[in-house]
Amino acid sequence: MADNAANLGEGLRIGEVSFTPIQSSPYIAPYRMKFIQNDKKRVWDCVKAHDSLSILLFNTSTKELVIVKQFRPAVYARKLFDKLEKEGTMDLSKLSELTEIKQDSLCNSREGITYEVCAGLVDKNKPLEEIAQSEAWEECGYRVPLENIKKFNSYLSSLGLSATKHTMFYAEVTNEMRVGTGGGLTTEQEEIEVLHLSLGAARHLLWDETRFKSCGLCLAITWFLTTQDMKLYD
Ligand SMILES: O=c1ccn([C@@H]2O[C@H](COP(=O)(O)OP(=O)(O)O[C@H]3O[C@H](CO)[C@@H](O)[C@H](O)[C@H]3O)[C@@H](O)[C@H]2O)c(=O)[nH]1
Ligand SMILES: [Mg+2]
Repeated sequence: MADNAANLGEGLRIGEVSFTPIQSSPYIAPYRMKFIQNDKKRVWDCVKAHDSLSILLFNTSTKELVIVKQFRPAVYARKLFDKLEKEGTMDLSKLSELTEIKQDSLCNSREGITYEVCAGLVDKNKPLEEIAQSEAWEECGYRVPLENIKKFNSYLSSLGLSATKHTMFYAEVTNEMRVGTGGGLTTEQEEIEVLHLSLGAARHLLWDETRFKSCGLCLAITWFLTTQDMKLYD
């Protein structure tokens, strides 16, 4: 891979971290479901969240998979919580009291960096293929014709928490279709790095525990290597 574990997060500065309870959010709504299961009363705490989709791009000009790397607050926060719990400076019930965390108690920003398939929320009333097409442009800089975009799987994720539906798309692209830099929407403060992975690097990334990756990325790479790779080289 072009990047290496040692320079992960270089140039990324995370500071002034604080936590507050959520009053209302355009992204999630926590709720409690009460029900009777086989005559027993049960209660389960859940989160209503948007469905999502991802689009795995394969550049046939360079024979590389195109994926994204970005800072994920929840990934960083879980590392920070682990650290504060170990230091005895926090217990989970007091999360909303963590209004300010000293800069020297913070984790290295690399602890929040993830590798993922180009992905987005389904928060617009548009065909999924069109949302996938927009994400490929905004995040990776590829103008992908709609007819290249093929659905290959879907699943429910975070089953114990939200059961949001994730739909997976695949598209073959060429160098000529890369007419932008990607990087995400500045209006949404996205800062996304585009990575072009050789198939060897993709195979290696699957089992590299020094990098945080989504399950969706592992599934998409595995799908590609077991179903598409052979077709392309036959
Ligand atoms: O609390 C939030 C949540 C979202 N955003 C904004 O909303 C954008 C959402 O970006 P989008 O690319 O549409 O979604 P992703 O964050 O990439 O999430 C996708 O990728 C994740 C990892 O695969 C999946 O978990 C998600 O379900 C899937 O939608 C973010 O960049 C932010 O700009 C915020 O500012 N605050
Ligand atoms: Mg995204």
